Amino acid sequence: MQELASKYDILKVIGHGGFSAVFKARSKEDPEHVVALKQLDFVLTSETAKEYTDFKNEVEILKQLDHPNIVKIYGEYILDNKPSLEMEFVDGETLETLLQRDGYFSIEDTMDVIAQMASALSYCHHYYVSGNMPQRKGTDSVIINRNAIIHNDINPKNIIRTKNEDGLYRYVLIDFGLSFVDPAAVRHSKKEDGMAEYKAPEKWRGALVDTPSDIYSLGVVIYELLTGAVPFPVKDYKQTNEMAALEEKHKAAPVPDLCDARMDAFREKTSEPAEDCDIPAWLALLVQTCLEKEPAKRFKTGRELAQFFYNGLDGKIEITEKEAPGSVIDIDPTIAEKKGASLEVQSNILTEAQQFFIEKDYSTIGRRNDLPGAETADFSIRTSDRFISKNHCQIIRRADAEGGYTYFLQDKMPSKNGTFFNTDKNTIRLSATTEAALKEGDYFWVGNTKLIFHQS
Ligand SMILES: Nc1ncnc2c1ncn2[C@@H]1O[C@H](COP(=O)(O)OP(=O)(O)OP(=O)(O)O)[C@@H](O)[C@H]1O
Repeated sequence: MQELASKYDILKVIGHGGFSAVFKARSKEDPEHVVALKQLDFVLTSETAKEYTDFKNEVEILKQLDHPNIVKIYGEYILDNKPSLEMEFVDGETLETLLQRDGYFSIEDTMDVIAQMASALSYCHHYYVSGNMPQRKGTDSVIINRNAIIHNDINPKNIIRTKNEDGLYRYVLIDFGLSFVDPAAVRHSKKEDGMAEYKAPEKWRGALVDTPSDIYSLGVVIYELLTGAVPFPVKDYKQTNEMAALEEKHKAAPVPDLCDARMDAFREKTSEPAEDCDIPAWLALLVQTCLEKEPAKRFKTGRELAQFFYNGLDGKIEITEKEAPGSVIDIDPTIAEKKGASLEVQSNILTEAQQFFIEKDYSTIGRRNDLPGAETADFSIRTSDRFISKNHCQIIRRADAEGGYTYFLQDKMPSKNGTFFNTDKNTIRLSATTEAALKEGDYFWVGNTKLIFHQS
């Protein structure tokens, strides 16, 4: 037991919440040693209380962690009869502050956060904890499970952005959900409610918390970075009906469309119409996978998340086909009577199977947009594939000498993501001026969607 004032000079009060105060402090022994000091608002009556010994054991483990994206824990003391953590002082702003200021993040900045947080979680989810450490059960706060370390409290308040000497941003995960900070007595308190929007379905269900619970919470943070709002927001934590609704949503409701939410945020911020959603399909799939209700369907650890992320960046994520290639759903009841050239859309998880008959000299092709007043292509494809523009390419029909027609494919203007003719997607794109003559069986890619041309 020591006096805080005998060990440190307080330079600044960084924050004072319901559970703790955080100070920027300088060690009296070593003035070079500037730290963040977190002092829990809990007066210890005994140094041998089980909660406190568990806390001490957990801090012992956290002290061993050494990763640039995880706050370095230096030690644990009892100062002024209160448990206190001495740690690296991270000079920067939390994601919460940045979101409040900027609304939402660019794709590049979001990817930077994902890469760094996936790395941090990969490290602690695969950290081998040896020895006889506390293994917890149920929904209780838990940082150690099956020899993995779980953060257990990922939210935008607990990620600080700082700048390295090289000018690059470093994101640092702080505030592991230590057992002592969340004893039964303070559950359902402000702290618990504050993280409810980030809380994984299995936590609501009272099931075992494990590494995928961190993945879910990080998924909520990524969703918020991309759209400026969590998928299931709460206005008033004190309203039990709101909390019950929130629980139901986390457990069962579909996640609101990420791209729609981003475009709403864009419109709100700029008062301009959002042209196209800029979230790559693989990134949308990454967020969707993080936010799966069943932990087994999520990335299991930070490492799996990182692997998917880098595969996505390298263009290696194939959007898998939902149905056998070539299956066509006829939605137009008159379709059987129609004749002439047509386009067949092959279904995949983003796009429905569809068929379109070419009945005009110029038929534009693009992504369907149901927003009022939105420009509609002649063939507006039902898809959530954001790599397809609303006005992507067109088919030109020209009368030939025999009284029939020949057909040509042309990219539009050029389109943002290109049209790829008789080739693998994302290989050789059509130039805007090329008119590619079409014959039966020719195919082309718009985004992740394959269209096949049929002469009759
Ligand atoms: N190592 C650190 N370096 C710099 N600032 C920190 C550090 N740890 C915490 N802070 C900042 O101190 C403030 C208070 O932190 P604390 O973790 O107590 O916040 P909280 O989440 O509101 O509290 P609680 O622990 O009750 O959840 C926050 O602004 C946080 O960003």
